[in-house]
Amino acid sequence: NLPRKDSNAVTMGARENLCISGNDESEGQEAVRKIKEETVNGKGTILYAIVPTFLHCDLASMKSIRQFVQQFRAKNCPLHVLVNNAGVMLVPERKTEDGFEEHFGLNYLGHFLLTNLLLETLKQSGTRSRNARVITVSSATHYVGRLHLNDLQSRCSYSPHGAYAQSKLALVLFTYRLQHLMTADGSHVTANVVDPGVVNTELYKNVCWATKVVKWMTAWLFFKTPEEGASTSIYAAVSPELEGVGGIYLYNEQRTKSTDVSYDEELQRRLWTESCKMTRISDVGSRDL
Ligand SMILES: NC(=O)c1ccc[n+]([C@@H]2O[C@H](COP(=O)([O-])OP(=O)(O)OC[C@H]3O[C@@H](n4cnc5c(N)ncnc54)[C@H](O)[C@@H]3O)[C@@H](O)[C@H]2O)c1
Repeated sequence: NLPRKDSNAVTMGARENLCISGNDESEGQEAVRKIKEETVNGKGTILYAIVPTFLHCDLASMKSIRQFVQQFRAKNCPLHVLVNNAGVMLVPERKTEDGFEEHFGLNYLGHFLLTNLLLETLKQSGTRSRNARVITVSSATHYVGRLHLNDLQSRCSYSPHGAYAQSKLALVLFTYRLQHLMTADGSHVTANVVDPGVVNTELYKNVCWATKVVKWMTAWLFFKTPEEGASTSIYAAVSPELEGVGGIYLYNEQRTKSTDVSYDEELQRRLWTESCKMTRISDVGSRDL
């Protein structure tokens, strides 16, 4: 539910900027067009003071992530909510531009680097009464995930399911570590992780044909629509109940327990340190080693 603004408020400058980013320019511009359409009525009156823009960012490329952050920072906008949503599932064994296994590199390391590069902006934007929020989209698949700290790139043995599950478990560990660091730092930034449920989207384009047939026949019954799938992320991003609340896993807008191993603080710390090395950033958490 977007806050409805009257047109005076809009002309007075009470606008919220919404930056949509992704590696698919046409998909992003289409999202911008739809949001503009929904925020303006038939007479051209602005109903919601949202200004959407699209900025290119390929999460499978550290160079692209760095360029995106530079462009974003150049706008001099505050950043109150960052939603780490992008993902791929069950892709064949292949590497990102930087040589990382694609699930781990894109789903996890891409968001790890993006969040870290935006951390100063988030810290500057959050206040005691309005914390900046980092929302990261994981999956119930993380419950079957195993983190192979000695083989994060799945070089020893590759399975698309295993690689996807590992990337989603890494995102949960990352969120809890980030919250720990933000609390230790006294920053007004919270980090939460979300499971959207089973949603009828393009994510399933790499599943086998038999699964595609089953999905096609049962999606109307068992799958959420993309709008329903987005609801927990939106809840985490804007709900007043979650003001100042961080380090939780949410499913169906409810606080839920993630897998036991995700609460292992030593594992969270080791993954963070390893991720800093892989993305070549300084380890903000190294002080409490
Ligand atoms: N659909 C489900 O049932 C389900 C279940 C659990 C978790 N999830 C998670 O929800 C999130 C959204 O997935 P979805 O279901 O909407 O799938 P989707 O395929 O419709 O959306 C994935 C998005 O990621 C973007 N993306 C892919 N590669 C990218 C790259 N290199 N750089 C930048 N952006 C890139 C795509 O453009 C797309 O917008 C994912 O993280 C996924 O793992 C989905």
